[in-house]
Parts: sequence; structure tokens; C-alpha cells
Amino acid sequence: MEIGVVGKPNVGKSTFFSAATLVDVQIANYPFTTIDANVGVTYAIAEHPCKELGCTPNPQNYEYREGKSLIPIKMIDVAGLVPGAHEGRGLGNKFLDDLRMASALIHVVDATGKTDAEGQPTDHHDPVEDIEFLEREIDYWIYGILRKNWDKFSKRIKLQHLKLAQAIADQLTGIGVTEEDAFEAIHKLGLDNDPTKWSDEDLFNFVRELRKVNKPIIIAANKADAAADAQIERLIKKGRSRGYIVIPTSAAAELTLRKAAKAGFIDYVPGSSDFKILKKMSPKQEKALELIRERVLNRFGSTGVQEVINTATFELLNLVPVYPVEDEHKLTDQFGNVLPHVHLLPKGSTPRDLAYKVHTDLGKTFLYAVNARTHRRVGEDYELQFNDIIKIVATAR
Ligand SMILES: Nc1nc2c(ncn2[C@@H]2O[C@H](COP(=O)(O)OP(=O)(O)OP(=O)(O)O)[C@@H](O)[C@H]2O)c(=O)[nH]1
Repeated sequence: MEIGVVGKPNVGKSTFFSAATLVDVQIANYPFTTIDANVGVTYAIAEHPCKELGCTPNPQNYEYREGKSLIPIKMIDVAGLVPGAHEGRGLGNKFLDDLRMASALIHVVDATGKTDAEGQPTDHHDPVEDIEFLEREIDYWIYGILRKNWDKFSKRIKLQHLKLAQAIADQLTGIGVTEEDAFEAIHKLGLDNDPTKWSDEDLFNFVRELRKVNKPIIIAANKADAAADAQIERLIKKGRSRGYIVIPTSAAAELTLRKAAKAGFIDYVPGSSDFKILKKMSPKQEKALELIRERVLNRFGSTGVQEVINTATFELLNLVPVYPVEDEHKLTDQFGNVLPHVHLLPKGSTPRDLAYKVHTDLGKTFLYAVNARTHRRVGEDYELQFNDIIKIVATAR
């Protein structure tokens, strides 16, 4: 599960990505290694079960801070969103490659309206147009892939009695479309089961629906610090009417706070509404931080950056954090570490899915699971809940 950050030039996308991936804690065993320069690690932050249970955890694959879990997530800086990117304009192909990898997108827009469609300075640009523009780029891209062979392809589905949703998903595996995604889009639109009967418009509408499930987008209304309340309210309202969550952000403020925290000047947990000064700074630095407190934290409650990441993880991608343990009374692994690991699983996952996520062997030998909170055995089809603590019982190997 990777989150892509996308936006046209000059909206603060690079600042957002730098801030989100500037982490002052390094975890030894990430579930992944980063290879590309435009890929970084960020954290989704959730309440830790120990806050409620009064324990002290020994985290191994996440970080624990002030009652919260910082769970590593891969983030991609998707560069090169310009009009026509879907046809390969600008960094087009690289842009599409990055887009392919992302399961959800954070779309950074300039809430002040001071960046035009091509990323040049202006006085009046409507950021709502940017929202539509990204939708269009993605829609035409997916449409282009399907349309290319559509006539032949749709006839083959009909003649060979192929399962429609599955055949389409096979065609689009490269961008991560699943049979369920395709099925959902077909049914939502009530499209004919015989794809040779689809008009061009049907195909385009289908692609739009597919994009909504396959590449969910959240809007970061950036440079909120420099935007008027009315501009932000309008963007939130317009975005909402198109089905988006819009969160005001100040990527620049978040970057400053994280840099100050990393240098040890302040204590700041991303997402918080305040920070604590730890050591003396220059008057200029102190003034800059004071301005952030006044104009960003006091006004919006946070810089918004962490809220965007959390919402993308827990709402757009619908992931739930789950803690596997070996001892359901002490909440430990075999070495006595309390809640050492957390795993993010899609909502609807079962204990067996968790077992597979921990280790393929554990998945294969899975017998049953115990909910450590209730000490009860849970059924095969139990849906894992947010912050569940689960003991997996498997056959001896
Ligand atoms: N006021 C304000 N300015 C910001 C914010 N975020 C970024 N900026 C400024 O906006 C300008 C553009 O930021 P970048 O992060 O370089 O923008 P970008 O979208 O990555 O642009 P490219 O690198 O050209 O793709 C810089 O001058 C930033 O300092 C913010 O939250 N508030």
C-alpha cells in the first residue's frame, strides 16, 4: 500500500513530500526498503492500545510516542502533473509509472489561487479546476488503455463467455485494478453484461467509477496559512460536493516544525496542535515558530499534513492496525516484548489474513485466533477491528 503525492508545479507538493517524509525516528525493520529517490517513508499515526490498557510497549516495526503508534507507510512523490500528462506530455510516462504504484493519492492544491493551471504565478486561479484536471488526466489515461483494444476485446469477452469484471481486471492489472473494483463500477452504473453493447460514453463513465475506487484521492488545500477563510471554506464545500475530503494544510509550517524537532529545538509530534521549546534558538527562529503557532496551529488546530496522511491511510485505503501477540494475557511475543508489531490490513480482513501477513508459514498452519481483549476465540470470518490484539494459534511445524 503506497500513497502518492501529486500536484501541479508550485503548489508545494515537494514541500509536502519533504515534510511528510522527514522523520526523526528510524525504525530498524521497515517492511520495505526504498530504492527510488522519489520514494520515502512517512508515518500514519493512531492511538496505541497501551493508552487504553496502561501497558508499556516494546515496538519493533513501528514507533511509540506519547500514547500513539507511528506506523511506517511508503510515500511516492509523483512528479510531472501537467495538462496532457496522460498522453506523455512533460514527464508523462514517469508520471504514469508512479501513479500506477500508488494505491491512494494526496492531491496538493494551492488554496490561495495564486498558481495557474501550468504552475505559473497568477492572481486568480480556481483550485477546484485543478481537482477536475487531475480527475481528467487519470480518467483519460485509464480510458486510453481500455479503448485501444476495446472492439476486439469486448467481442472476445462475448464470444468466449468470459467473466466481464475479471477480464477487465486482467486487462488493467498493471494499474492494480481488481475484479471487485471492476464489478463494483459495472454494477453501480447498471451497465450491460454484454460489453459489445457499451457506448463510448458507457466506457468513459465506467472508467470514472473505476478511478474512484481504484485511485481514491484526498485534497490537501495547501498554503492554507496564506489563504483567506472564505477561500478555504469554498474549496472544502466544492470538494465535498464532488465526493472529496478536503483538509487545509500548511506544508511549509510542517516542514519547519519537523526540522526544528529533528535538530532538537522543539518537542513536536506531527499532527499536534502545539509544540514545546526545548532549547534556546536565535530570535529569528523563535519568531518564525511563534508565527506558525499563531497563524497555523491556533487557526487550524494543526498543520493538517499528518491529518491528511492519517485520513488517506485509515479512510481512503480503509486500513486497520492490528497487533499480533503470542501471549494473550501478557500481550507479548515469545521474547516477552509487549505489542512488538503492528500490521495494517484492509478493513474486512480476517485473522487468517493477519497470520499470512505475519508469515506465510503461519498463514498455512493457521488453526484459530483469540481476541486478547476478550480472551475469546474468534471465528474464521471475524472481521479484524481497529487496534485489535490477536493471538494466532497454528499447528506445530
Ligand atoms: N505560504 C506557504 N507557502 C508554501 C507552502 N508550501 C509550499 N510553499 C511555497 O510554495 C513554493 C513552491 O513549493 P514547492 O514545494 O517547491 O512546490 P512544488 O509543487 O513541489 O513545485 P515543483 O517542485 O515545481 O513541482 C515554495 O516557495 C514554497 O516555499 C505553504 O504551506 N504555505
